[in-house]
Amino acid sequence: MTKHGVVIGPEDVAAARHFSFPPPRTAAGGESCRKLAAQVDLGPAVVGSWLDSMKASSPRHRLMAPVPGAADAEHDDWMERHPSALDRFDALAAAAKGKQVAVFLDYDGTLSPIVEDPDRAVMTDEMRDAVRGVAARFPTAIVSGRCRDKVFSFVRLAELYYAGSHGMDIRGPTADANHHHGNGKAEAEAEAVLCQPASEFLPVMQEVYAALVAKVERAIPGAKVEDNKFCLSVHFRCVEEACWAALFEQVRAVLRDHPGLRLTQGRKVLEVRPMIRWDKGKALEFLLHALGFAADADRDDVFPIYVGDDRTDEDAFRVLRARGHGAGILVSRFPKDTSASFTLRDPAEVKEFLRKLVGANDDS
Ligand SMILES: O=P(O)(O)OC[C@H]1O[C@H](O[C@H]2O[C@H](CO)[C@@H](O)[C@H](O)[C@H]2O)[C@H](O)[C@@H](O)[C@@H]1O
Repeated sequence: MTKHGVVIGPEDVAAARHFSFPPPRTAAGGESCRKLAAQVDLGPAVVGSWLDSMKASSPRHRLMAPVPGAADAEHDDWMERHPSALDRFDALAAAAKGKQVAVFLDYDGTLSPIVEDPDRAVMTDEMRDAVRGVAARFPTAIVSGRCRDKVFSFVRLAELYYAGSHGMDIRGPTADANHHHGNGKAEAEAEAVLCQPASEFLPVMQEVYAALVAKVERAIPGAKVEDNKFCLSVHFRCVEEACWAALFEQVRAVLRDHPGLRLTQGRKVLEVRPMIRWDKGKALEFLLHALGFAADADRDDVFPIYVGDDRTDEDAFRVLRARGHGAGILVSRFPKDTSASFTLRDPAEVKEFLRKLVGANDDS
């Protein structure tokens, strides 16, 4: 059994739901949100800082520069510190030469563009081909906040490793499991699960999911609660900004009864997670270990490449930075604080990068 707040290492190893989306927006949304907000009493400073952060998440447009040209200068400076992985591809390939490359890919915003309806964030066939090509040459994993089954239903490549629920549900390639039938298949499936450090939280996550659907999804127009098994996503991309404070406060009100859970934030989404020391960085270390590339910082014959677009991917970028080898690649066209070394602008550039990786391997 795992315990709250305990570091869980590899030695502790032990369905997506579908919704109608988006719910109709009502003209009375703002008024009902104010009433909801009045029912919970949070300090204005707490709400204010979360709201600022919610507003800053997932900018669609470059913010207006206070001084003409300042935004360009800021962007140029950022690009100098985090150059394009395409522009620097040759240097990157030279650094990886002779080493075992392993590839880790986030899903939303990395392999598929951000869209309003999370159930429609499909991956193109071209991107699937690019990922398939990479996986045929290097150990490859998808590391996602999504529940593992859901992300698998989008990617549909059995030869990959999948780390769903922000790394709290890790499974190895299932190509062999698919050849089993009956009980043998169930056993093979069970064997393929490598790590579920938050399994004891499953009942509480289901309870909180039901509460969030009742108090947030049904109460706030446009809100959507997604069951990601070991974590829950409360989407506010389709919620009017006037209702964001009410949404946040309702989420906090639900969490007040569950001190073992914590709240984090992604792109126009609040995420409820078990309070354990496990994140995409730990998942990356676990996978490196499972692949036989011990997560030993001295080991420099392995070259992990991690590509992601979200705050949650920063934990993995930090692991790579601390190891001092490999490459963290942030997908963003806007300057952001990041521990990644390189950048790519969008999923189209990610696809180009993956294809180049395949080409470079075949040429060498
Ligand atoms: O770790 P990831 O694979 O990037 O998953 C993080 C969250 O991604 C999804 O939400 C985001 O993408 C949606 C579809 O483009 C978008 O509508 C939403 O606003 C984004 O936050 C997913 O739905 C979440 O469950 C994941 O946690």
